[in-house]
Amino acid sequence: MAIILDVANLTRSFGQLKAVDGVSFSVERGSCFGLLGPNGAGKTTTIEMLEGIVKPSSGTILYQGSPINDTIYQQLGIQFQHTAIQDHLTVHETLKMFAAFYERTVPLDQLISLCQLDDFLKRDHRKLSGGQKQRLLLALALINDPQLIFLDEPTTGLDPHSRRLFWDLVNQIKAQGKTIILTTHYMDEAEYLCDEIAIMDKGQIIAKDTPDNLLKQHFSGALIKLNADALKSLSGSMPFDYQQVADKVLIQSTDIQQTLLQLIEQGVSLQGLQVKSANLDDLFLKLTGHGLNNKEGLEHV
Ligand SMILES: Nc1ncnc2c1ncn2[C@@H]1O[C@H](COP(=O)(O)OP(=O)(O)OP(=O)(O)O)[C@@H](O)[C@H]1O
Repeated sequence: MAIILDVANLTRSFGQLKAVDGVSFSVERGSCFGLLGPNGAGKTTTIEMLEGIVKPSSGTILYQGSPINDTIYQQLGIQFQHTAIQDHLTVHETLKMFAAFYERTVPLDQLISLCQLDDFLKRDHRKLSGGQKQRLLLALALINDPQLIFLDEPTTGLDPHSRRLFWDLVNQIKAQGKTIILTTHYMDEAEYLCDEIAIMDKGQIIAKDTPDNLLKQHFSGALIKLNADALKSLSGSMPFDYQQVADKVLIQSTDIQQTLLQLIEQGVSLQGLQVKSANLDDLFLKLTGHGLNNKEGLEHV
């Protein structure tokens, strides 16, 4: 498949801080590429460099084989924050105003239908629900018929139904052959939508592959989760490797029955025990020692 975006050794410093520190990746046309990481990992700074909004300190960004320039925004789809829309405008007025910024636009009727905006075209955009607002912002990002679309945490704060609706829309856009770069804090969203993901931490990419391959590379068998308190009743040392993150203990097991028997033999309480398949949340904990929201800290490995 053709590469639409090629990023090499991208770096951006703010004073002493290297917000983005030597990031390289390429994105295939027609795919959804996810950039994941905790607050402050450098995702927004990376995206803003790709959008031509922030200048890199060093590194190269090639869009369709050519370096990006100041007019790149004409070709990109950028989902802005709601605050970027002028007050008092209706949904329809907002669409018309944004259409005027571009040389080439998609017929508005098509966008209105795709993003399901028909029922509230005359409503002040500030009176929309969270899901409706995000669909309007998506329509604005698509208005110039871009091949590459940036969605920065598009479903944060939405209810489960609105998130699902938004995911369906993203898949419809992908089915048109468009490429999407998505940042999200939701691992289920990344697993559902992304063909490839890059996990960022402290300005660097620490893992990059398809969600399936990443899970296969880092986990074998099932994941057993125990309350850390359970270790208090341990007689002797744990008979296998484990990771303790905040109040949880994570054990990988290829033989669940055997592992549980060993835990019982060691006097470990199985109260609150969970057996599950590893997901991207678990991967993130394993790689960084902290959760995506930074609330969980690694205590012991
Ligand atoms: N204009 C700026 N001036 C100084 N520091 C900045 C600036 N922009 C970002 N930073 C710093 O760079 C680091 C990376 O920030 P960035 O917003 O890219 O992270 P992020 O992964 O997008 O986080 P979040 O998930 O919270 O949006 C942070 O420490 C941030 O405080």
